Amino acid sequence: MPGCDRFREARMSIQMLAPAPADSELRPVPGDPGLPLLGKTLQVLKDPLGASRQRYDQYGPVSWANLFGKPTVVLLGPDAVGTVLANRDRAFANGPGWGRFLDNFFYRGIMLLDFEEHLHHRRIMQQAFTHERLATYLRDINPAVAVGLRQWPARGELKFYPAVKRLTLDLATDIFMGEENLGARAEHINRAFIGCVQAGTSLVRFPVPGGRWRRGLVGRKVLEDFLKEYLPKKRAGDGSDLFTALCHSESEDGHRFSDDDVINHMIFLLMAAHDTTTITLTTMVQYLGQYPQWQDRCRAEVLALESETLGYEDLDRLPSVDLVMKEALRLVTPVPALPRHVVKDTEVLGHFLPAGTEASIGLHFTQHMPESWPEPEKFDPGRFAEDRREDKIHRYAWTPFGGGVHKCIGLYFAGMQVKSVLNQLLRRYRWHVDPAYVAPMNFMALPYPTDGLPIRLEPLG
Ligand code: HEM
Repeated sequence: MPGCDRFREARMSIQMLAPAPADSELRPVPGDPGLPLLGKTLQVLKDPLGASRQRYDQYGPVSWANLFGKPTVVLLGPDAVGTVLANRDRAFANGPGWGRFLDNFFYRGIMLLDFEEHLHHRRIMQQAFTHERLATYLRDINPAVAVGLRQWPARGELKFYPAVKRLTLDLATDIFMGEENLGARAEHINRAFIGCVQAGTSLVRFPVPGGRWRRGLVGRKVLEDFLKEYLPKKRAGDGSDLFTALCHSESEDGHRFSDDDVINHMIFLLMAAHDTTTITLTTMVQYLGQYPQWQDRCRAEVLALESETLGYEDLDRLPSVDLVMKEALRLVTPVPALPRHVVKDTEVLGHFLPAGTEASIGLHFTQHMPESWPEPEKFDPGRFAEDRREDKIHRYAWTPFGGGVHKCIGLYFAGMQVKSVLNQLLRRYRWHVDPAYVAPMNFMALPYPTDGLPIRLEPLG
């Protein structure tokens, strides 16, 4: 029977990552390395959900494969995800985990710091994300969104993804840099920044002329020089931008960022904020275009607000937009997996993970498991409504912003930006997406639709 043969073959190819200590009751991590050199990397990049499903069915929540050139333990499902994110025995480190992909370009960004040092920086950075600060950012975001949307056509076809990517990039430079009139330099800075982001997931990881890696290194230098030039002015000023906020942030115990810290954090924050928000808006707009009843619900909410300009207090008055955002973050998880490095022997769900191993926390798969989510591929924002709360099945079933000490510091900022854009889009347009459309997603870096998400705009009012 061919099915049985396949099963036998699969069992024969199982290898254990490392023997568990003899005096423990732990089990080794099962898995298989995959192809020589490439391991399972291409399979995972091509079809992350399918590859994870196969892995989970074959090995369960904790297994290993060669990924991006190293043996990597893959953690799937809310229990495994929760154990690593909570990191109770401090065995999982971010710096060497993310560092493999980002260190050359996002050196000493807060997400790449660990333990005491991370906590120290986080306490200072938190002061740039207080309610007062967020409210001032929102005041600047609204007019910047209006300026961006004025460049969009009044009606007809639009590729939404590149258009909103441009918009969020301009927003980032405005809100992060402040009122500086960068003129032609803005384009140069944006290109440098895009170079850094794309280099992080380059498969060729050395500076070939004209290659992505090299563009990333050049981009990093351009950004550093640019920020250094503005730093004295930002230290001395009292602007409402994030750059100024980082210059002045002070933890409760009186610590501030050094000049190098401010620059490293600025470059990292630009990256952390940009593509994540872009893909969230893209997913929301796709489904709102395919489900007009949800688009109408969201529009009715924004039209019921007192003012056309979204105020900070309005953020809690858009419950349908919240539901749609949660469902979009579930369906297309902007950061599908989080890398970690095991810094000391530890265990996850009874499996032994030796120090020195790489780990990958599967957020995207966990948010698509039929074991937790009824009809997981269906767009159904109501699953997050109070009377259903499907996410409550497990604390770590829905974790698009991560969890534990590294949980996204910008989650409210992201919500604000998403709502500011949607508030204005819903007032200006009705848009349509073919109900049968399935986005052709690329997962090489952060996920995005390769066709740019074509939508049809119809003016309102
Ligand atoms: C929908 C949008 C966003 C998503 C889905 C998202 C997702 C995430 C995730 C999953 C992490 C955890 C990484 C880890 O544990 O390894 C994270 C961390 C982080 N995010 Fe976000 N993010 C978003 C928007 C933003 C924005 C707008 C900002 C800043 C304005 C931001 C700043 C950060 C920072 C600084 C960290 C690192 C925190 C730390 O290590 O202490 N993010 N984000």
